[in-house]
Formats: sequence, structure tokens, C-alpha cells
Amino acid sequence: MTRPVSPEPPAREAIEAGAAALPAPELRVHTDLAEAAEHAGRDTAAALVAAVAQRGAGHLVLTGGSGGQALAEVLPAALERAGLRPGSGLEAIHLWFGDERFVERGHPERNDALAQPLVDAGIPEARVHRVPGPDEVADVEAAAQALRAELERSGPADGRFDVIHLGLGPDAHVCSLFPGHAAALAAGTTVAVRSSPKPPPERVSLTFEVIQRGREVMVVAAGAGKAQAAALGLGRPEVLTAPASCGRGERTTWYLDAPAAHDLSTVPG
Ligand SMILES: O=C(O)[C@H](O)[C@@H](O)[C@H](O)[C@H](O)COP(=O)(O)O
Repeated sequence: MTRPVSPEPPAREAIEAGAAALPAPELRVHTDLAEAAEHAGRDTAAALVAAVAQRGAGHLVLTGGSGGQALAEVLPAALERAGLRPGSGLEAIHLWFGDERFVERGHPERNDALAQPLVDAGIPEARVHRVPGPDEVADVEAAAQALRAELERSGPADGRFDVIHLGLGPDAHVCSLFPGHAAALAAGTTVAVRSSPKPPPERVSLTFEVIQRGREVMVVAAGAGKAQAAALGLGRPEVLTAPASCGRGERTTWYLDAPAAHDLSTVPG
């Protein structure tokens, strides 16, 4: 049982109102996680092609977890098929991380390992905006501040990421924004998380303020273990009980398999 954060600060209303003001998510149900990732990868590539054509750069936020892993396996080919190749737009793609575990560079638990297939495909290391670990900064708060500074220095000019990938936790968390945790209510662009119920305990996460400015938010999840979280996440925006319900952007698409979509008939209107 997660202890609710109280008193409920106005941030909760602002985050929930922000989500409610955005279009409801579109739901796509696929055969399995691989197919869900394939379709999300194709849509990601199309959005990045448009971003590079319109703004000269494309900013993509990657996620960790099983959704992030499945996306990492399909993104290089998806970008290539869309015409994003070395010398032809690929160098204009910036990679960011919706959250990062506060462990040292190269640690197998780091989410930025999922960027490697795209680096191997030709995205320059200078375009991969990694979050510093305990081998580089004093503590997780300093890492959150470093990411905030990097966003100000190199982030999207209008503060709006072109594509934000989100995995879905079984408790309906996204990034490292967990039910009942104060970090889910954080203002600003980044937040230090010290008591993650999902190990490792210390993480840096983007906030809902950033997610809700996204042009395309894509949630990729599969398995019966995510069915309840998906029903909550596709229901009314309630940030403290179902953070995923507030993970919306200008356009939001959920790519699920049938077991993860199983409970959706029970979603409140
Ligand atoms: O750092 C992380 O762990 C992720 O960013 C996290 O938000 C993940 O996407 C969900 O926890 C789902 O992970 P699973 O699909 O592996 O359950």
C-alpha cells in the first residue's frame, strides 16, 4: 500500500488538468510486444522525419523497461526505412531518456544502454544526452540538475520533444514517476527520485510538465501484468493513483498487446 502524499499540493490539480486538456489517447492493440514496438517505431520514424524537415532537428525521448527494449530492437531499421540515414538526417536526431537509473556509466542497469543500437546506426555520441551517474556527480539531485542544464543547453528549442516513449509499470508508473510519490508532482523539467519502489532506488526522471509538452507520446506495453495499469492509465487523469493517466501529449498513442488491453472495457468514461 503506497502512502498517499498529503496535503495534496496544487501541483496535482495542474498536472491532472493539463492531461485532461489534451486529446484522449488513441489505443492500438497488437499481436504481441514485438508488433506493438514495430508500429510505434514506424510512427516514431515518421514523426522524426517531419521534425527534421520542419525544425532541422528531431528530439526523441527513450524509455527503459520491456517497452524500451522492444523499441531499441526496431528503431534503427525504422529510421533507415523512413530515410533517416548517416548524412541524410540521422545526425539531426537527439536522444534523451525519460528516466535514468543513478548508477555509473556503463552499468547494465542504465537505460542509456538502449541507445546503443541507434549510436551503432550512426547517431553521433554528441547527440546522446546521457544523465551523469555517481561516478560523475555527487548525488542524484546533482544529476537531475545536470539534466536540467543539458535540456536548457541542447534541448528542443521550444521545449517540446517530438516523440516521447513511455513504458508502463504494473503500478501505472511512467518514467520514474510512481503512484503516491512526491516526485510525480514535481515542477520543472527534471526530478531526483530517491525511493523508487522499482530498483535501483535512485533515479532521475523527466516530469509531467515535460511529457505534457510533447508532440507525440507513445506508450508501449504488453502482458497481462499490465492490464490493470493500462485500464487506469487510459482512464481519468489521476496522477497520484495512476501516473500513466497524466502521461499525455499533443497526440498520445498506446500500443498494447491483447492481454495488456484485456481490462479496457472496464475503463471509466
Ligand atoms: O527505468 C525504468 O524502469 C523505466 O523507464 C520504467 O518507466 C519502465 O518503462 C517501466 O517500469 C516498465 O518496465 P517493464 O516493462 O520492464 O515492466
